[in-house]
Amino acid sequence: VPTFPNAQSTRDVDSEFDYVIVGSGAGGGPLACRLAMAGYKTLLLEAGGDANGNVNISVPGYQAVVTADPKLRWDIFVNHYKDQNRAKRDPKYVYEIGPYEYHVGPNPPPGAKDLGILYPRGSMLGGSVTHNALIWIIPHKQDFDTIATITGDDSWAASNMNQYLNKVYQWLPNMPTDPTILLRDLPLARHLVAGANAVGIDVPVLTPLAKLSQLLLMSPNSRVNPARDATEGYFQVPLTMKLGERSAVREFILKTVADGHPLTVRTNTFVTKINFNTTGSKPRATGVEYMEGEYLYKASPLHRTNFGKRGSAKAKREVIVSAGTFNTPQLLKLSGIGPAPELLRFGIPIIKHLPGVGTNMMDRYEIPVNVVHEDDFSVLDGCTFDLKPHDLCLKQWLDNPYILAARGAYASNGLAAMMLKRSSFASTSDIDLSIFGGPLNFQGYFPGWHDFSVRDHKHFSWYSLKAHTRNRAGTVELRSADPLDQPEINFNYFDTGTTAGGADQLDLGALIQAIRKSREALADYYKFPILGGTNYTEEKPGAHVQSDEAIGQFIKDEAWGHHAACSCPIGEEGNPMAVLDSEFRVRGVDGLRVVDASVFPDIPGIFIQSAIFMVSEKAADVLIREAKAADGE
Ligand SMILES: Cc1cc2nc3c(=O)[nH]c(=O)nc-3n(C[C@H](O)[C@H](O)[C@H](O)COP(=O)(O)OP(=O)(O)OC[C@H]3O[C@@H](n4cnc5c(N)ncnc54)[C@H](O)[C@@H]3O)c2cc1C
Repeated sequence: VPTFPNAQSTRDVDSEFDYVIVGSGAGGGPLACRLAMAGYKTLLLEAGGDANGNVNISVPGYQAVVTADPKLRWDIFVNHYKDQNRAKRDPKYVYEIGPYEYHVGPNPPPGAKDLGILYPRGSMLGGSVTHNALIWIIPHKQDFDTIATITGDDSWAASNMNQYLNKVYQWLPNMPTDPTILLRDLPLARHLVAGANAVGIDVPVLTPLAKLSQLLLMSPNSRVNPARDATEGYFQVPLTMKLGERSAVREFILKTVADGHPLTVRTNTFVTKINFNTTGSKPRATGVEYMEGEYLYKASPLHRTNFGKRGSAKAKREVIVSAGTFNTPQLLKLSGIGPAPELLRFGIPIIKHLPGVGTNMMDRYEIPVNVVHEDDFSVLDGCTFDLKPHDLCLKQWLDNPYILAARGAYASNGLAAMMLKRSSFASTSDIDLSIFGGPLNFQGYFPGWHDFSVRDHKHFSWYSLKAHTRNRAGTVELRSADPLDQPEINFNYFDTGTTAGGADQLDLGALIQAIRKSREALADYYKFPILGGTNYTEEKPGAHVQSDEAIGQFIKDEAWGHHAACSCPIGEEGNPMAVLDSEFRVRGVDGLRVVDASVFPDIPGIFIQSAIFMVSEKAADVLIREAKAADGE
């Protein structure tokens, strides 16, 4: 595991920087690196630790295990529906039965407290990127063209944003699972072949593997196919890894520090407030206040104390908040920027009434079809997913650092191939469904999901992800003025959210089609008996769930998300709900920007990290250009 060079020694440095960035994830990490590489003294403050020496972050096969690591995770609980009786229809609904002790599902013990649905977040160097599922799919052109149209700022046009993808590729490796790892398990290959067949690819019944090998070479990230965004088909799943080891934002930060650029990283540092100078005509952000200490945020299962060592840092040029979709609006509000009535309710002095902070939140919906076989998938033989000496797959992964194919199952996140589809409910000609499959029993997030999903090796699932969702009714509101409390997060799913123009029904309709397509792929498994393997039984939604109405109810009850975005949206001049201008500036104040998943007016693409990385690169460009102009360069 790459290690952070002497994190402690960076602490005793002077406290004035050109830029102070809060949060080292997809938004803050690359930006901090680029500013430092351009010679600006940059301070990156990260609430989580550096994850030094923690193998969980590096092994792609541990993508579920790492989200459960108490040192790295924040347990955020959200409402899919405000009505708790409705929310409790989801078997993943969580109750608190003691400090950081949970009951999942119906029949909680007496005295159990309602919590909601677990929404995993990573708190560590590299943010949620260091514990995500590694899937790397580049955005659709519409994601950026829309921002250009809304704001009139042509620099957001997809044709211009392309340069930022080039910059991301300077530090971000990506590669798919080595096909030979998958093809060794013929019943698994049989499911993957069936997926291709279900999207209309002609797979020869007697020689399916040759065709599958070809298909697994197809990248969904073509930059030469002009119709790529609308291209349906069957593709490999590219992962943010290098030779089977996770490598992304954290590694970029480590390299930038190691190369001697003026980047100071303070981990275990939780920012509690942005400071402003209010003597001028416009408030100006001057720096931040923070507390130093491990696990200070109460969402950390290792939280024990509310008292960290207090400190502050000054920004000569700007403060940039990159704390993520939930924490960025929380920090803005705690610092006096947000809807005035909400701030007044908590006695927070108002710096700027900005009603859009913590509104407009969007997410994707994800839903599985899970089946169970009579036998194990052999690709997982010896994999115990628990970091113990008996985990033979970990041993294989550790013993073969230089040959991807030899690293075995853990050199994959387990999700080997994806169908890309355009549902008949899509709002544009772009595809709006990604359906990916693997030998897992993942049914969404709840405490213990990491263990549940790999407890046996007999399950296979297709997961459908709805891209370009229409619901923008999510909110992030303060629960208290205590910066260590998690905010109140309501997604307001389906009919309780955006319904104009039948938006909720259109999204639901697309997901019903996705479930039917997944079932078609599962049925096609039986067309390829030549590959061996046993019969399966559908567990979720279950064979009895057949009508559109029944499938729709299953989706409304059990869908989940993990790409929350858009809670501090960029918007046009004159739009009172716009939080940012097209150059990431928080409207109505100076010296303060937001750069993370919360900036999007509409949720981008299919998988979100690529769009955030590009935005981070763009923000660096904007800031460096402005700084040079200000310095007369
Ligand atoms: C389980 C999971 C799997 C995912 N899989 C994929 C995938 O396969 N592909 C994909 O494209 N996307 C995936 N995502 C989504 C993607 O990783 C996130 O959307 C992305 O990381 C968000 O970037 P961000 O910069 O907004 O926030 P984050 O990456 O979450 O970073 C925010 C950082 O800010 C820090 N922070 C917060 N508040 C403070 C504070 N007050 N002071 C100091 N620091 C603070 C946090 O500790 C955190 O490190 C996944 C997400 C999850 C949770």
